[in-house]
Amino acid sequence: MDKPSNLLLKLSRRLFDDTTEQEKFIDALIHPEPFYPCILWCREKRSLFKIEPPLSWQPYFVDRLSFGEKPGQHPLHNEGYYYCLDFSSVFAAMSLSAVRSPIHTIFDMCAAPGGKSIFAWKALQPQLLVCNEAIGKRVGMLISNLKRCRISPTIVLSKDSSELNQISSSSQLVIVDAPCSGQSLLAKGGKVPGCFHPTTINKNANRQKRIITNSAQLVAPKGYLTYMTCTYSIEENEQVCEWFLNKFPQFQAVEVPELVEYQSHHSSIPCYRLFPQSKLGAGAFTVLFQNTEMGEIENLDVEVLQRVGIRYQLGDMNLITTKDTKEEVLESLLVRDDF
Ligand SMILES: C[S@@+](CC[C@H](N)C(=O)[O-])C[C@H]1O[C@@H](n2cnc3c(N)ncnc32)[C@H](O)[C@@H]1O
Repeated sequence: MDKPSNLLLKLSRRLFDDTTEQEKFIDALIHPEPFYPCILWCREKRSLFKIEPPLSWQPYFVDRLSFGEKPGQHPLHNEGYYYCLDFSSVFAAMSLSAVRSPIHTIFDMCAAPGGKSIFAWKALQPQLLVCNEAIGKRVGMLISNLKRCRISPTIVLSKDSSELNQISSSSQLVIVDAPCSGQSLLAKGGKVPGCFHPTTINKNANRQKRIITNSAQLVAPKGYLTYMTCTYSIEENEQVCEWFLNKFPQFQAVEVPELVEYQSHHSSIPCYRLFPQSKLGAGAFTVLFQNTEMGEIENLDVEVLQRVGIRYQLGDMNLITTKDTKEEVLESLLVRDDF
């Protein structure tokens, strides 16, 4: 792309008051440049690659690698030592750094290929991770990644979010990494026809509202819901959050201290954006909500999951109990303190 479309110009003016920032944003999309490769260590870290200095908020289990490193080709990749993901995904998943309760069950509503699930599993060490992927043909790669990285105990489902209402409000964390118009793919050199068109954006925003509504039903009392996208449009990000808080007043947005410098200027609620001109990643939006309702946490009944239709299961399901036994607060779990 050599010239920005009128729709892209319009979006840049809505996103940034400052003309220099508008130009930098447009330039990042029409002249994409590579971002550092990034890996998430699922097992103990090894010195295999040349790495870039970590950012202050970068989790200890994430490395940004120098240009030229090809982690996907190393034999330890096949052995599941690490998972390759975009740094934008790390940014989005950092909303989990503000999760303060012990987490028994994590439910990832839009899980394939698995990056946020694996991040959450590593960061929060739940007793059960349930990964759902609505699109059948994407389930294979999700299972293959979970298997390769030995993420356990895990259950994989493949249902539309509307079919999960038999499951009680039993997850302390629900992740909604929503399908979106995918505008940030342009910053990675991809082609996404129509991604700035209002029809595309509205269609996605409506789907996001439907998915987040169905997901809210699964959140346990005092539990969390994180919402994220890899797109820039305000309708799919801040406006979905504002709509959600209006519809579900029992939820409140939680501040994420690690991301405070990335606060979105398009909402007064704490929500965070990474833009491609930062050179860190193609772009992401993230927010963390907490359910303020009190009450008993219902058991996530594995038999209900079986009725829904388990596609894959790894690990000892006997480990799954109703009671939270972890006393410790997960303070500073994510951010390394050794540099
Ligand atoms: C942004 S991607 C998720 C990426 C994943 N969380 C990760 O970190 O690897 C969004 C996912 O939502 C799925 N999806 C598409 N339509 C959906 C729907 N109606 N309900 C739920 N998920 C849907 C897509 O197939 C895609 O896998």
